Amino acid sequence: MVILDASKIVKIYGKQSGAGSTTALNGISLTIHKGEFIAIMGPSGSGKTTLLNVMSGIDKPTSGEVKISDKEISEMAGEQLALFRRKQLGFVFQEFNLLDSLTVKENIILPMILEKKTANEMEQKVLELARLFEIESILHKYPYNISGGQQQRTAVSRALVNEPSIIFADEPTGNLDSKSSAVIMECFEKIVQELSTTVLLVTHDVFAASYCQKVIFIKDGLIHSYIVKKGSRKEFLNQIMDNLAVLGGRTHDI
Ligand SMILES: Nc1ncnc2c1ncn2[C@@H]1O[C@H](COP(=O)(O)OP(=O)(O)OP(=O)(O)O)[C@@H](O)[C@H]1O
Repeated sequence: MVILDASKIVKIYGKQSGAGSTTALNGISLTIHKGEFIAIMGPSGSGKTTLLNVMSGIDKPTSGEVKISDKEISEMAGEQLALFRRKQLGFVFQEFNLLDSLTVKENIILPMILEKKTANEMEQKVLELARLFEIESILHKYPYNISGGQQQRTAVSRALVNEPSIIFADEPTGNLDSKSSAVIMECFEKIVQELSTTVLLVTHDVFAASYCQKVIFIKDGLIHSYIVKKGSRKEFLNQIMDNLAVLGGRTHDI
């Protein structure tokens, strides 16, 4: 089942042409199916974050269209887009983006309050996710009293509460040490395998990308190539390194 269909996406920042304009995406087409676990990699400035932002409705393409669950989001604006994003999409960011004045539990519950879920539904969902991600013992703590890895597991739980069609993650391991990065990537692996969630992440982190099933490499605003995991994670990691070396440009890990 197709979850996301992006067709001929062009994104030009600044004026449409000439000096002062930057073509960040040059006509990218991409189809994502339910349950896929995909990383987008590429040199600095190749258009990764722009692609994620356009596909998730954070930004509008200059031309081309993005459909999620058959709804054209590139045409949506205002309240309609906000509602669609809240119901259908989950977001995880490098900086965790938790509210410091709320406990872990309240942070996770927040999107469900906006959806007017019952107290019982909210309680059940929080406990289910807290168990899955092993954060039951910190539900009553505040974000500044827990580790970065625990904050990111809270953010992943929050992204999942409304059972989104797809989770977008921009550098989800960017602020984590290698041990916490492994735990977060195992969390994503778990939700793909156990809940059939679809996860798309942008990363410079070869180790994080090696957990995914597919890595798409972009360069100069176009898809350059992609690889699919066939053997072990370690073999896939080496394959990713080889592809990045071919891609050239400045990445943060090679
Ligand atoms: N708001 C903006 N206004 C103008 N140009 C922008 C804007 N955002 C990004 N760009 C340019 O668009 C191109 C693609 O940027 P983007 O951030 O998508 O790349 P990236 O692959 O995510 O880079 P990085 O790995 O360094 O985060 C770059 O040349 C960048 O300078």
